Amino acid sequence: MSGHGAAQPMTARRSGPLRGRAEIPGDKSISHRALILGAMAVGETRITGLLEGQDVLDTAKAMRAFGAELIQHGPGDWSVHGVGVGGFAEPAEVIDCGNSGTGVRLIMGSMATSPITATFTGDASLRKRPMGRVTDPLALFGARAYGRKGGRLPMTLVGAAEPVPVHYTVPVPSAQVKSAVLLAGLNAPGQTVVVEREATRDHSERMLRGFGAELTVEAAPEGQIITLTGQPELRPQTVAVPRDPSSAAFPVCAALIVEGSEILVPGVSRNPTRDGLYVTLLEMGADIAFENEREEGGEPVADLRVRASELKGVEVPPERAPSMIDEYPILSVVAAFADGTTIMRGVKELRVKESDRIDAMARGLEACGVRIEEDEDTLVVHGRGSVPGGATCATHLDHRIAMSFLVLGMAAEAPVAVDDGSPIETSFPIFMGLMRTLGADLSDG
Ligand SMILES: O=C(O)C1=C[C@@H](OP(=O)(O)O)[C@@H](O)[C@H](O)C1
Ligand SMILES: C=C(OP(=O)(O)O)C(=O)O
Repeated sequence: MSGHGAAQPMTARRSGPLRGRAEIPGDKSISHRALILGAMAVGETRITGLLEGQDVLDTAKAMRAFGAELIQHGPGDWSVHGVGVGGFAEPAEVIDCGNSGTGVRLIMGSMATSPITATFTGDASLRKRPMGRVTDPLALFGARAYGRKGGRLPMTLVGAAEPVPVHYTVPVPSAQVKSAVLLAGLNAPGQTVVVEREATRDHSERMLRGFGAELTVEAAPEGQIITLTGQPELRPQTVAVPRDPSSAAFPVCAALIVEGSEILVPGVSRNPTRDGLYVTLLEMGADIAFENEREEGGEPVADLRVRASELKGVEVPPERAPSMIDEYPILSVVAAFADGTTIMRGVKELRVKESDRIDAMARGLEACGVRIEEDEDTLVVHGRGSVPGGATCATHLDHRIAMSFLVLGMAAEAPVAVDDGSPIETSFPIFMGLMRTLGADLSDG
């Protein structure tokens, strides 16, 4: 769990050129899914490259509470002995998902169609986030949720004893909602159909097929139609988790704005449902070469060679948001160092992440001397090629806000501090060490 210990202030100072190789840990989204599907398969799933960030460790603990056996053989190397679809045991303890929206929402989906009851909670950030977006569709399967006002954690979910399959159109672009419905559909007889108006990350679909579920995706005028046949016997798999493009974004963006930098970031996913940041950076004039394109762990990947670049402001279209939803905080930092205005539209989902990310970035950027404008669904950053810095930014238990402002400090004129860097542990535990080996001037305190 994060957010329960003492706050850890951290400071970034203007850094020399960043140089070297940045080996990024495993993808967080894929790591959660590998543990959950491993727990729902019959037999041993072997996972390599698992992200051992706190979010994923909390999901591992939850899978044990539901009866799966998990063994860690070495760093990132895990076995999950699953109990089969419908085989979850009733947990004897409250499931604490820490800081992780993905963890809690996917786990709720995975248990909602079993005749068991579980109570979920999380840290102060997760307890503010809306759960109705998953418990509404889970109710259609026959599950019942009892939570705090506004559908907040702590919340008890009573799984459906006689689940029925569901036809559901996801009302907000959300891979978590889509995935929760698909995972619930696993233990409902017949076909569960999810309609997605805007495509979101497709790791669940890829992995469900990999584990042997029957799943089809069809393009239709109303969006994509995903059809899952319920009650399969999932076959255990060997999952090689690819590196996380959302974590890679931090060294990549740091190298773009710290003068004289050149780094190599191997094996970054080029999955089109995750690569919106990279498309945007190229439009801004970023010098990024995609070398050695290949497939790893079922995902298209490339080695990224990134050199410091003169960047210009751009308009990021709303339809790109799902493919870069977690990357807007770091993009807004890069935009502050670009020449001209960057307009990010269609970003209101950022308001319900670990923090209200539009507000957190807007306040911190202003404190660092950057002019911004915002409304409910838009963030505008007026870039002037350089940033004064010299502020302490509040991170609100949000790892991406913490890392974004530390990257800003590496290129700003005066040092930039964050009030609490401890949430970085949730998704990118080696961030500080890795950035230092590249040449970043980062200190604790
Ligand atoms: O499915 C996932 O693994 C995720 C989906 C996204 O959330 P939403 O589904 O809320 O957009 C993203 O922000 C999160 O970091 C991971
Ligand atoms: C939004 C994020 O994660 P989650 O929703 O899983 O807490 C994120 O990692 O940026």
